[in-house]
Amino acid sequence: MLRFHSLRFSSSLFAPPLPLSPVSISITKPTRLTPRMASYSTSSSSSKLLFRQLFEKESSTYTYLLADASHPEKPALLIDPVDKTVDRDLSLIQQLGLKLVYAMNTHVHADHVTGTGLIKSKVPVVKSVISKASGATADLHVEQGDKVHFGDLFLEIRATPGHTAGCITYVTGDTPDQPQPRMAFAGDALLIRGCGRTDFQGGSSEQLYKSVHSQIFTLPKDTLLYPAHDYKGFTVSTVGEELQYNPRLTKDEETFKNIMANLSLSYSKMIDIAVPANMVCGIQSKTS
Ligand SMILES: N[C@@H](CCC(=O)N[C@@H](CSS)C(=O)NCC(=O)O)C(=O)O
Ligand SMILES: [Fe+2]
Repeated sequence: MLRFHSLRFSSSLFAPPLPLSPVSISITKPTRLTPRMASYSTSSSSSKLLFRQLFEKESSTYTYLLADASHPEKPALLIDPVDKTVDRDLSLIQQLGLKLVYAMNTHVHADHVTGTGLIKSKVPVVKSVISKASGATADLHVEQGDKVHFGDLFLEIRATPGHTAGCITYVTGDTPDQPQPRMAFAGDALLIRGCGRTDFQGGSSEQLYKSVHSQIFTLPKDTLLYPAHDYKGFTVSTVGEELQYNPRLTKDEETFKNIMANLSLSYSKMIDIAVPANMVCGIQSKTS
């Protein structure tokens, strides 16, 4: 049985090599799947996902905490942390006895500053993760098909550009020993009964339509959909629900493009501060 209990980086993208850690975390490229697949039947059958959905009310942002609670070291990751709620999130992680290993972003946010930089200042072992296509600085860059492992669990990367050019969706593993039903963290690509705007940051309604239909709507219908924002009080949806009820993405492509061209949303208040900060994964100075 093959088990991975050290950081492994299978691409030169991840230079320079990081120091070995006793925690079972890694990122693998699609071409490196075979050894891990050999261990599916036995390595992870006792893995247990710990999951929390957290909210930042000023920007209506969801942050997600995931951990392998069955692993002795309880490796954990945060998706889309916000600078304003870093202390709350780190305190929760400490109370739950987790070891935070990754602070990941779905994209370069325009409406708030990511908490990634502050987290790294406070917990230096944490590695920031964002897509290569985002053009942002981070410890690790991922792309379509990569897998981010934490303990015996993993998230698969699906490229879902359109809201921004570098948007990605993180999807829980597709093997029987991974959490079922699957969970998709879609950032702003797909919101509950909506989707991310496409009028700035290299947005493209044509690209977003293709991304959602090819990368998200092809997931099993019971896949749980967790967005980066909600402005109406929703917390979670499913692929099946959005396939049936999403008022934008159930339309044909021309109608969708027309809807997106006429949203008339106000310019994001924070964009001039948030985008430059998020291009370097947030505030990097040591604060404590
Ligand atoms: N009023 C807020 C921004 C609201 C907004 O534009 N949200 C974005 C996601 S954050 S980049 C969006 O894509 N919304 C789509 C929609 O249909 O609401 C601010 O000033 O920042
Ligand atoms: Fe966004």
